[in-house]
Order: sequence, then structure tokens, then C-alpha cells
Amino acid sequence: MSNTPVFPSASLLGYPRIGRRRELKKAIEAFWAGKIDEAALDTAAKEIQLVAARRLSDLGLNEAAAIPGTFSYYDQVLDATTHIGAVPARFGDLRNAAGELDINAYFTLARGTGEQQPLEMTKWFDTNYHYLVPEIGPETNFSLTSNRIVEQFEFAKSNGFITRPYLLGPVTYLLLSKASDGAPAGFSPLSRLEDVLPVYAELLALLAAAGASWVQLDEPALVADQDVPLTEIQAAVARSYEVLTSAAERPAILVSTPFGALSELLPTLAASNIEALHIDAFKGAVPSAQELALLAGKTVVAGVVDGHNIWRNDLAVSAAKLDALKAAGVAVTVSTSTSTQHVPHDVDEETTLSTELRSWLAFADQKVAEVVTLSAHLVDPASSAAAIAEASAVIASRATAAGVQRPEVRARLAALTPASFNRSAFAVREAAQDTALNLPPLPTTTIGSFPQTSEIRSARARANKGVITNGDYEQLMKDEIKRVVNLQEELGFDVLVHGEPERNDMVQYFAENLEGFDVTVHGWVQSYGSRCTRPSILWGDVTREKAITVDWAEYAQSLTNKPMKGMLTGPVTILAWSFVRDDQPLGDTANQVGLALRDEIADLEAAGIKIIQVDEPALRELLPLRRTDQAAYLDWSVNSFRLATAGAVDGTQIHTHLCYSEFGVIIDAIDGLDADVTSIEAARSRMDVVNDLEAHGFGRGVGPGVYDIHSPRVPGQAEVTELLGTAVKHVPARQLWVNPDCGLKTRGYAETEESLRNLVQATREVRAQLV
Ligand code: MET
Ligand SMILES: [Zn+2]
Repeated sequence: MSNTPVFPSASLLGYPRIGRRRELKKAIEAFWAGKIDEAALDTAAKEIQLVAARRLSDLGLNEAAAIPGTFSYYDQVLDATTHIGAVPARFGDLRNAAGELDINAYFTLARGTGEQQPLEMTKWFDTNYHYLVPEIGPETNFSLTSNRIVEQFEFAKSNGFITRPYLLGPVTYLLLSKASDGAPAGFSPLSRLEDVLPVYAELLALLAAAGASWVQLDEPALVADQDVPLTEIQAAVARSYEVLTSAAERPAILVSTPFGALSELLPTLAASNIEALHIDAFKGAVPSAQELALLAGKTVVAGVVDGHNIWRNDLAVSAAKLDALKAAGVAVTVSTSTSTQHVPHDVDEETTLSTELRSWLAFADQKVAEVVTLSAHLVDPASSAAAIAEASAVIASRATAAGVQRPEVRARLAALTPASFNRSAFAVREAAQDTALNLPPLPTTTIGSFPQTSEIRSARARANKGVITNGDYEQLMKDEIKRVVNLQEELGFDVLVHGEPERNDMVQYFAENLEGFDVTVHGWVQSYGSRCTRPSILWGDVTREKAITVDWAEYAQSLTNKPMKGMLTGPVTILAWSFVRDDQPLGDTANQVGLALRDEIADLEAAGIKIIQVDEPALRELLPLRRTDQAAYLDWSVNSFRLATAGAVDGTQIHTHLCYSEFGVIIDAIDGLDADVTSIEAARSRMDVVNDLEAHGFGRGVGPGVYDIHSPRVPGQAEVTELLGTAVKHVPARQLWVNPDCGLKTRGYAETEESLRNLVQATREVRAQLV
């Protein structure tokens, strides 16, 4: 590059792409259902991009390259996969006549086909966003097979916006990949770096030709400890940015490193010829003077505004960080710590929240304003002094607001002893539960939810609007519970569930019924693909005023002689899927939730419920990205679950459920939960987890999922039999449970019935072979 363009003084790392009213979800799902064609989908996607660009520009991001080109139809990792042509061989050739991976190929990778499972999905760093895992092997042919990001840039440009195209960086791409099915043992996707880089260079050349002044290469994997040795990663980073910066035609390069401090890799990036480096100065720290000296000549894009949580920024603290950077003599500009794809669009939409609570919050649009204010501070401190003082005043008032600290909650926490966290020995519990439950070998069960039909959703909407009475709503839910119970009886399940029709969401439902939380109306964030969640806001001390789930569980149990599982969401998941107060340790907040759940469990037991499942699908999600921080996290998270469950009597069987992760790393923690039975996602990874369970010597009940519920495909009986066959080879049959990977709420009834029927039939087949 001869002349480096100026990096915008205020920018965002990324912006929500689902649309302010989830327009993308609606368009994509309509496309999948065959209700709209590709052209209509394209029009909807363009409209979302345009609305976002106008909004960001109005909010003050009007320098060239300030607006991030982070729109995606499904996932930013899948975007990279389709751009560089990394289609796993098992899909065959998905390219169209023009040699491109078009939108149909794209969705095939995301959703699978009749024969092929989709790409595996796993969580994106310590967020609740899930990406599609690339499968890379020696056979992978890399070539430029999509121009989508170039076209998106051109579209924005034709409307007057010079955006900053986003691409997942090559090192992170390969570090997030897994070895393909055909790869030899020990194969490392990173070994394909040399073959990937030319495709990236080609893409950069196209972006430059289209007029992009800056491109953002996102390298979050560099802030997380990896299995690959650091020296190899350093070499890969150095090599990547040597190749990419030496390309003749390219935009200026910003490398972004969200989710924590860059530490050992900062000098490596500093030594490269990239033009700008983003650092997470919210979760990470301001780099030392020595580190900053290495960055001379580059623009430092300081992520001082948290992109991952919703609290109003302490502008005084951020301004001090920026001042320190400026004083060190670096060229500094202001940004968010991460993409704001992890927060909702706009606090101002939440008119049902109190003005007080709203004043404590900053969603994506408010974060833009914060970034703009802080960039003004760098130029002229006087210009933003009033805004900074106002933020300080609001944050101070939050500390003493009603409900933020409740003396009775604090007293109860202070009185906990080690005994509050322990049950009897497992052998004792097991004997008591065998007597109480009398289950067959390989007991069958489901994870809790049954399809949330449009009738259920519309009943809830009508009840919320007052169109039907609460009594009517309750009756409709009871009818649904009866249908779900009858279906399970008919299919032959051993342990039943009520189906959770009354729950809009497994966390929000509890948030709505506990003190200390508030819920939003429009606060959606993308979870994966077209799926969005609406995280609740945990802002105060948590208490339970009355029983939450007991009436439903009692009613469901009254319909059957089989055991009915009580169904609760665990403290860690409630925290992980809410926006959580940042003014006290997470462990204290988790224990407050744990105590509320403990009371609920006591009430369920009193109502005659013998099996209680406490879901912790998010246990892995909050795991710190640096190994040195993990033990402390696992300690408080596991303890909060134990606090919730340790009040149960020996004969009550406590289940837990985990999904969305590789479990190897947290298997000790899963063991530490001390649940009697653990169900785990396993079908997408084709039972990988049983090796971990075997190696660990996991000794309690376990149900590795045999049916991937994230895709609409129905697993055949033979497929389930085969998965179970694998499972019994690694886990003693007397410990084994049979269940789907996760709840069924996103599925339709037709495919659910067929899949569950196959599951029960396969179990009978495998049971018959047990001796
Ligand atoms: C994401 S885990 C879901 C667990 C919950 N019990 C359900 O079945 O939906
Ligand atoms: Zn699950």
C-alpha cells in the first residue's frame, strides 16, 4: 500500500444483522419454507443492510469505513467457508454452473440434507452465539467461490456508504476448524494455511478494486488459549499478515481481536505490516508502554465500550484509558470491545422498562453514541465533559437504587456452609432412586420441550394482550400438556416431560417469575442462524416470591403413572443467557439464583415429583478463554448448581442437561455437578463425547443425545441403533439413558413424532441385545 487511508475516529466492530424487528429471520424462514424466492430474500437482506447503514450514519458513524460490513445471512464463519470454497467432501460438489457457492449451497451447509448432517455448530468464544464449524482436511480444495462480501460492499457503496468489509481472519478460521472425516489422525487444519492465504489475497484484491479502503480481518482466536502451541500460532499470524500485507492490490488492513487481552500475540501483530490493530481494552487492559512502543506507525483501535453486555459505559473510565493511549503517543481511535451483534439494537424501543432501568443501559445504538462521544473527547475533552459526567452520575445512582441490594438475600448467602452444597454419596442415592423409580435398562426420555406450535405462541400472545383470560390460557396449556403426555405414553417413553408449552423461553420464563430481573420486548439477539433469543436483564438481588413450576408439574404428573420430570433452568444458564449485573462477582449472583431454585425443588418434591432436571446447557459457554481463569469459573459455577440441588432428598433423581459444546474440557466440572443423570448433546458430533466419558470414568447416569434436533432431518431407526451401539461400547449399559440432543421446541410435530418413534424402537432393539 502506498498511501494508508485514515482509520475512522469512531467505529464499531460489528452491528446486529437480524434487523430491528428480526426481518432477516422472517425472510430466511420464508425462503426455506418456499414462500419467497431468492430475489425476495435478497431484497429483504438489502433492506436490512441499508436500514442499518442509515442508522449508523445518523448516529455519527459517517467517516469512510466506520460502518462495519458485518451483515450475514446465517453465520460469519460459514461466510468465510463459502468464500474460500471449503466445502467438506461429504457434501459433494455444491458449486453452481458459475462455479460459485450460491445461497442454496450456503444453506445446505448450514442445515444439512436428507443424507448429510449439517456442519457442526458450536459456541463463539464466551458468547451465546453459535457458528458452523469448518471441516478441513488434506483433501480440501480452497478457491474463491463466492463474491458475496464484495457485492455487499458494492451495494452499500451504491447507496452512498463506504463500509468496512468484514472477514474472519485466516488464523482464527483454521483454529476454529476441525479435521475432516477423511483426515489422518493428528491432522491440524492450521497446516493448510499456505493454501488458504492466496484465496484471502484474491478476495482482498477484489475488495480493493471495488473501492474498499479498509477491510477488517477478525482474529478473536488470538485472545483465547488454544490446543495448538503458541509458537505455531505466532508463526501462523506472522506468515498470514506477511502474505496478506504484501499483496499489491488490497485495502488497508485492520485486525480485530475481541474477547480479551491479546497478550503474547500483540508483538507478533505489531511486527506485521497491517495498518491498524484493534484491541479489547474493556475486558483486556490497556497495553503496557513497551507494547505500545511496538505499535508505533499503526492505528490502535481501542475497544473501550463493551460490545457484549448492555450496561451503560463508564465514560470517565474509558476516557482515562484513551488518554493513556494518547499520552503514550499512539494514534488511537475509538471502538467497541466486540461486535455489538451480541446485544439488541436500541434501548429506546423498550418502553415497558422503567426510566430508571433504561438509564443504566446501552444497546448497540447507544454504544455508537458512546463511541462517538469518546472520540470527540480525544479531540476536545470539553466537548464531551457533560456526557461523561452524566454517565458517572447515573452509574453512581444505580448502586443505591431499590432492589439492587436486598438485606434478606445477603443474609441468607452469608449463612451458607459447606453442607449447603453437598448431597449424600451417589451409591446411597442410586439405591434410593432405583427403589423409587424402578426403570428399565436404557431408560428413554426427552429433554423437556415439545414443539412450540403456532397455536401455543398465539395463545400466549393473546393472553399477553388480554384477548383471552389467564384462565383460558391456562386451559389451553393444560390441553397441550395432556397431548404431549399422551403422545409420550403412546410412543412408549419411560420418563415423561410436560413439554414446557407455558415457557416462552427457558431463561426468560424464570426471569419473569423471579425478583431482580426485567425482560425486554424487542431485545432480540442472534443465537444461531435464524434463531434469536431475548436475554433478560438481571439487575438486582434475586428472590423467589412463590412457586413457579409446581402447578404445571403436578398437573402433568396427575395424567400418568410414569415418572414426570420437573424442569428447571440452572443458575449458570440463567446467568449466561441474561444480561447480568456487572457490579458484583458472578458467583454471588449465581448463588442467589441457586437459592431460589433450591426452594423450587423443595416445593416440587413436596408435590410428589421424583425426578427433577436442572438444565445447564450454558455451563461451557461462560468458560473463560484463558486457562488460568478457568478453575475459578468452574468452581463458582459448579457450586451454584450444587447449591440449587443439594437440598433434594436421596430418592429424588436430579438430572441435568448440557448442549452446544465440546465436553472434554469441562468433564471434571460436569462430574462436579454431582447430578444423578446427565444428558449431553452428541448426535451432531456422532458420539465423540462417549470417548471423553470413558476416559474420565464417568460413573453416574448419562444420556448422550442420539437425535440432532437442530436440523429438520429425521434420524432413521438404524442410525439411532448405530449411535446407541457406539455408546454402549464406551459407557456401561446400566448408566446409559436414551434421549434426543436437546429440547424439541424448535421442531414440528410430524418430524418429532417420527424421530421419537425411531428412537424408542432403536432402544428396544439395543435393549434386546443386552445380556
Ligand atoms: C438448550 S437446552 C434446552 C432444555 C430445555 N429443557 C428444553 O427442552 O428445551
Ligand atoms: Zn439443550
